[in-house]
Amino acid sequence: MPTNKLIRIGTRNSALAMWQARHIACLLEAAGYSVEIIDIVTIGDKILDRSLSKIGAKGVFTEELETMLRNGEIDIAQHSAKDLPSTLAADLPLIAFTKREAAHDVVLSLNPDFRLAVAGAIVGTSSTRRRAMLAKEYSQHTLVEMRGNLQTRLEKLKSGACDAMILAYAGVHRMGMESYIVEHLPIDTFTPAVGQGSVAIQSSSQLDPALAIAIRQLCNDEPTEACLLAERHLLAQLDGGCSVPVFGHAKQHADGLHLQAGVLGLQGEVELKATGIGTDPETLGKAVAQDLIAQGAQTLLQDIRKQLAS
Ligand SMILES: NCc1[nH]cc(CCC(=O)O)c1CC(=O)O
Repeated sequence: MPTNKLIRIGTRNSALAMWQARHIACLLEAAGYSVEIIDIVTIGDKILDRSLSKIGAKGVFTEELETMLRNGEIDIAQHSAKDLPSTLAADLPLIAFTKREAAHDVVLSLNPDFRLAVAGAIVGTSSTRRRAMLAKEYSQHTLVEMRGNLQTRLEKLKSGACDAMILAYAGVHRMGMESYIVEHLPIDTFTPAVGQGSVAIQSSSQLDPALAIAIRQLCNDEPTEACLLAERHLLAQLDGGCSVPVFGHAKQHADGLHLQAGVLGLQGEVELKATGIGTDPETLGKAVAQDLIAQGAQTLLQDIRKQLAS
């Protein structure tokens, strides 16, 4: 039963984040709640001249919102699930994951005939995962850094900074940029980052528990949640994050959750892969992580972190 209480949603202020915050607001307003969106510029949005892996610290997009959640300045925060660190403070739990958008990556170009499989070109990407996958699958390309919000990146593409760039379909779709998509990359070879395509809602420590339950009922998608929990347990077990080339994607099938995951060397020179099927997300995520660890994932990730830091 909606109370008259206003729900304050904290968010980054990029166009994508604002779209996501409005999406959550719509879900809540449809049930009769009043909603206020409070937007902030995070460190991750301010530092655009360095790649995320160099900024280093986990949670460059989430820390300030967490402080606001703790101070009770906002009731909930919305985050791209992909941008969240694998472990969060216990007093600020995730209470919902929205229904996942198609989770795959896409290639954008002004040239409709551009394909990754053809001759070498300049390809823009900012993620270590995408760089490593490109180096492994399509080593003919020259890779350039592409930071900034999706609009900035599209402007860079238009100004000729690269011939093509790789982004998550989810963000491209939400921003209405589909007309620039020239290729949809398969999940099996270009496996997305953990959490890609879903929006997570993090709760203030001061949120009324009854309201938290109501928000969860309105916004959470259970199949998505099971997948995201499996992926996030995998990442936590590997001590990964969005700045290392770890991939993980779960999907609900008739016989249970299927999880495929792996770790790549920065230049795609090594690839560790593992898959698993299960019903309990935590058990599945940890089992697939253990398989990767048995193959040497922790040593590989330690090397990667050293290389990224230097
Ligand atoms: N790190 C930036 C980021 N965080 C979430 C998305 C896309 C939306 C989503 O995955 O839900 C993007 C852009 C991208 O990787 O292309």
